[in-house]
Amino acid sequence: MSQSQHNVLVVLISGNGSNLQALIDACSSSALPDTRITHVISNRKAAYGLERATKASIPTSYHNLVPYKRKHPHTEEGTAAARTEYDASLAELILKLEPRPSVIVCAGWMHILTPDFLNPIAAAGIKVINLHPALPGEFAGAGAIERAWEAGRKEGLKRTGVMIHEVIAEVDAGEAIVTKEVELREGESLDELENRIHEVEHGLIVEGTRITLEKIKK
Ligand SMILES: Nc1nc2c(c(=O)[nH]1)N[C@@H](CN(C=O)c1ccc(C(=O)N[C@@H](CCC(=O)O)C(=O)O)cc1)CN2
Ligand SMILES: NCC(=O)N[C@@H]1O[C@H](COP(=O)([O-])[O-])[C@@H](O)[C@H]1O
Repeated sequence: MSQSQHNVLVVLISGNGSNLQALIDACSSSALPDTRITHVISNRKAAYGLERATKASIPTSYHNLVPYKRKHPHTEEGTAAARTEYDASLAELILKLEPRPSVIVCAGWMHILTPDFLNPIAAAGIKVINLHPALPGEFAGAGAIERAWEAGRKEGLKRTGVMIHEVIAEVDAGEAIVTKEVELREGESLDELENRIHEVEHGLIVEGTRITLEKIKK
């Protein structure tokens, strides 16, 4: 199959990149056939996921918010202006890539994307999906695993979960593509729960990406 016939992904990361690794591995297997990751972007320089991408010969970019914040006063308006410029610049970076991606996967991407990113990307017909370690309508935002663990200990919550969802302006509120429940176990440590959830994530991010690619082809 020629390169131009492949499904093209761009992956956004901020950290270890274990979910990126799951996608890299899946592209080399029947799990994500005819699919390749053409670029990995991190908002954190020290993200180990950048090393994972380089080891897999995938081009990377480091796109950091600080230089944009330095150009504006440290006020609410200044921060908003910096985020607008940062997000617009991120969209520009992706839209210049050749070939363009059909899907952008947020895989531990710890930056809230504004319409200054989402609108130009949607206008180009590119889907944005996100991995979130919670079920629809629960524990939106950062720190979801710990918040679910606390709810298990203090409120008797019996289960949490993982979802892959479409990214909209409202954080973690986009339509769920695929979800999987994860039981909460009495007396389990946060680390043990995190490890079980990460295992679920590594499978679900591949399944959610595959489903999204299949939807685009229909
Ligand atoms: N517009 C959207 N942007 C993002 C979504 C989304 O659904 N809509 N999902 C997130 C990922 N995410 C949870 O899944 C998430 C990541 C980060 C944060 C957050 O509070 N970030 C802070 C900065 C935190 C940091 O830098 O350590 C922020 O952006 O101010 C909330 C939710 C990806 N983006
Ligand atoms: N709100 C999004 C969120 O909290 N994502 C979390 O970031 C981690 C990234 O791990 P990784 O860098 O090893 O893929 C994931 O495990 C996921 O729980």
